[in-house]
Amino acid sequence: MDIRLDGIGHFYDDFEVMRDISLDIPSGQIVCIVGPSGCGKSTLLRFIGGLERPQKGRVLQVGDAPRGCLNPLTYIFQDFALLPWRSVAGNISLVLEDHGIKGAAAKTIIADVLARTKLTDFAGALPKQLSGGMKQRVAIARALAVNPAVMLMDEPLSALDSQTRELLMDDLVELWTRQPFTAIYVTHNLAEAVRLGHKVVVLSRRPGQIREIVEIDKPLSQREFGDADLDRAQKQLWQLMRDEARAADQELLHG
Ligand SMILES: Nc1ncnc2c1ncn2[C@@H]1O[C@H](COP(=O)(O)OP(=O)(O)OP(=O)(O)O)[C@@H](O)[C@H]1O
Repeated sequence: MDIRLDGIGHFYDDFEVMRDISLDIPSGQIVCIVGPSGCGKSTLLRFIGGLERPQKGRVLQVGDAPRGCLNPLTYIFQDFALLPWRSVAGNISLVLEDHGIKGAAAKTIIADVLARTKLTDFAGALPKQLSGGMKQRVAIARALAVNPAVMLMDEPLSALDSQTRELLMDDLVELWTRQPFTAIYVTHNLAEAVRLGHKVVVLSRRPGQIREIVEIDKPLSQREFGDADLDRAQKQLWQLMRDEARAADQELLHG
C-alpha cells in the first residue's frame, strides 16, 4: 500500500502550521521527514495516521494492505510505550489480543517477530530489566506483529545514546534488508535520515512546506557509518536546513 499526500494544509486557530504538502510514500521504502523544530513533522504524522484531520487536502491509501495486516498504520514512539507489568512477549501479545488473536496463532507471530528483532532470549523479561535500546526493539517487534502496511516512526531513536542509536540503525537496516517494510520516519537527526531513508523530505520552517526531496540511491545494506556518499548527502541536507533552523530558533525564542 502506498500513501499519497495531496495538498495537505492546516491552521490551529490563526496559526498556519503547514501548507500544500503533496508527497508519495511508495510501498517498501523508508521516507524520512526532517525540518526545523515546530515545522509540523509530528502533526503531519498524526494526519497520516488518522489521529487528526487536516483542514485542507487529503491523505490517500493507494492499494491494499499486506496479507494478514491487523493495523495498516502503526506508530512507533520515542518513549517505547511498553506496559511495565507485562513481559516482552506479553507486551507483544497485547496488540494481538486486541485483534482476537490468541493461543497457537499468537505464539507463532510472537516467536517470528522476536526472532526478527533478536529478542527470542528475552521473551520473559520485564521492560525494567531492559536497556533503552532493547525496549525500542520490543516496540519495533510489537509493531511488526500487526504486519502493518506503513510504520509511522516519530523520533524513534532520539531517547537513546549515540552508540545505542548506531546499533538500532544497524538492526533496522538488517530488518528492512531481510523483509522490506514501509515507514515514514520523522527525525531531527540528519545522520539517521541519510542512513535509513530512501528519500529524505526537507520541510521548511512554519508553515511547513516541502523545501526539497533528496533521494539517496545507495542500497541500505551498503550504508556504513562514516560513508563518504552519506556524509555528502548529510551536508547537502544541513545546507538546506541551516537557514530555516536558525530562523525557527529565533521565532521560538522571541515569538
Ligand atoms: N493541537 C494543537 N493545537 C495547537 N497547536 C498545535 C497543536 N499541535 C501542534 N501545534 C503546534 O504546531 C506546530 C507544529 O508542531 P509539531 O509538533 O508538529 O512540530 P514538529 O516539527 O514535530 O516539532 P519538533 O521538531 O519540535 O518535534 C508547533 O508550533 C506546535 O506548537
